[in-house]
Amino acid sequence: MAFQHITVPAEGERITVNSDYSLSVPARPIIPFIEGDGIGVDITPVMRKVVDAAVEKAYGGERGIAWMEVFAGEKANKVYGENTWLPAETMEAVRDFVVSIKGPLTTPVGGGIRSLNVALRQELDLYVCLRPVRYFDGTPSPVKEPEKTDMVIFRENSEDIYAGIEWAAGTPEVKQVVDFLQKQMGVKKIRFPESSGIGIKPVSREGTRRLVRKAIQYAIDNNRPSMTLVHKGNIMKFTEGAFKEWGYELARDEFGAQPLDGGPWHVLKNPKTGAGIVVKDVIADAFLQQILLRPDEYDVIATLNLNGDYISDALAAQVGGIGIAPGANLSDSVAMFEATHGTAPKYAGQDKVNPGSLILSAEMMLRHLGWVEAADLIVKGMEGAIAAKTVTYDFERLMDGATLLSCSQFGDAMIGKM
Ligand SMILES: NC(=O)C1=CN([C@@H]2O[C@H](COP(=O)(O)OP(=O)(O)OC[C@H]3O[C@@H](n4cnc5c(N)ncnc54)[C@H](OP(=O)(O)O)[C@@H]3O)[C@@H](O)[C@H]2O)C=CC1
Ligand SMILES: O=C(O)CCC(=O)C(=O)O
Ligand SMILES: [Mg+2]
Repeated sequence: MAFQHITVPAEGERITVNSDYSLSVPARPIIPFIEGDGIGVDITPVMRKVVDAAVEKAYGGERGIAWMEVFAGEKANKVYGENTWLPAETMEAVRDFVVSIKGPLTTPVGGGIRSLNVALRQELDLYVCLRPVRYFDGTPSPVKEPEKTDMVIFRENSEDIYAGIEWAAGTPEVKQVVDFLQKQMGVKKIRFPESSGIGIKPVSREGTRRLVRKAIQYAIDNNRPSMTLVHKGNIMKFTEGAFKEWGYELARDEFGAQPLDGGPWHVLKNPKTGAGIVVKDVIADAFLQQILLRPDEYDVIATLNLNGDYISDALAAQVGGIGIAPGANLSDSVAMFEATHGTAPKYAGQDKVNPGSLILSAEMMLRHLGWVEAADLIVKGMEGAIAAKTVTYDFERLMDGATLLSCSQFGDAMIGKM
């Protein structure tokens, strides 16, 4: 494969996908990485160093990652020339090499380019945004019992208001849309039709079913007691409300769920353990107060794209903040790992921020490859560094008697605790 600016490491090999979607992982898999904008320059090298150390310690040179830099965002503009934000060969590489990891990418508010993060997810059809939220002992938290927060978010990653179907106020296009809605669809409720922007929220049965299927399967595989559909279906009946109905329908159709006490909640039997898994739903605003008051009642969460975005940061805050909030974007075959947080531009290039989110995203990636020993070492390193109170600014400012470390020093502290 001839790339213009991507150098394929000679010593590495490609990961391949088998017909049952399992992976064949060579001893030196080539992993594409996007450095990321803003703090990407700080956290990405630290992530690579910690991962390399964990792999070396676990497998003593028998395995190793062949990192391959691919470009997106501001760095792509530097490498490929102005106004190249997501080069075609970057898309090709992350698709063909199957498993990749990325730093955060900037999206301007209002005008300017649309989100490159969303574009990557949509174009690769990475329809699951998987964001586990767990507590590490000793992490400063604003809640009294942070250890009770242990949830895994399945955020729909390909539809909803995130599809980017919108028209700006005052344009001929929005006038056409408003005219269509008023004249052909009989819509009378646009309060200020002359000065409205309009956005469209597609939510499908197919998209809902494939997400909820993954969430229930995760609950089965990980012996979790419940799966909750979080929605705003009382207001947005045919999108969020339909998501709830289609979610229950999928649980019945494919997992044999039965209504519990006449419904709407259901229960299904975990085929691996025989235990019951409750399938329930909650309206999103109520959910946001209950996760603070009774977090232990929630476990696996399936929700639409925008709700999932808000819930990710809110839940991350309960267990210490988005400095240690990892994630993965998944299709049935391709996987791209990334932190929950963004580019935190005010800290860019200062070697200051917490690299924990990206490192824990890499921990998920190692587990995805089946390299559990190396993944376990990363968790051990994180637990050890936090327990020793050797932490970055975000934790240090909330911890008594902590030692303030830079981003790179925190990576070294983790390696020291493996
Ligand atoms: N997937 C992606 O690539 C994402 C990209 N973005 C993009 O990032 C840009 C900035 O977004 P913004 O809304 O400011 O959100 P950010 O997540 O970038 O930052 C918000 C705040 O979170 C804290 N924070 C973020 N990362 C870390 C870290 N690694 N360690 C410690 N604290 C951290 C900081 O808090 P404090 O000020 O308290 O220190 C920071 O000011 C936007 O262009 C946005 O579109 C946003 C989210 C995801
Ligand atoms: O794409 C962006 O800039 C923001 C995305 C985001 O906030 C998220 O995925 O959590
Ligand atoms: Mg977000």
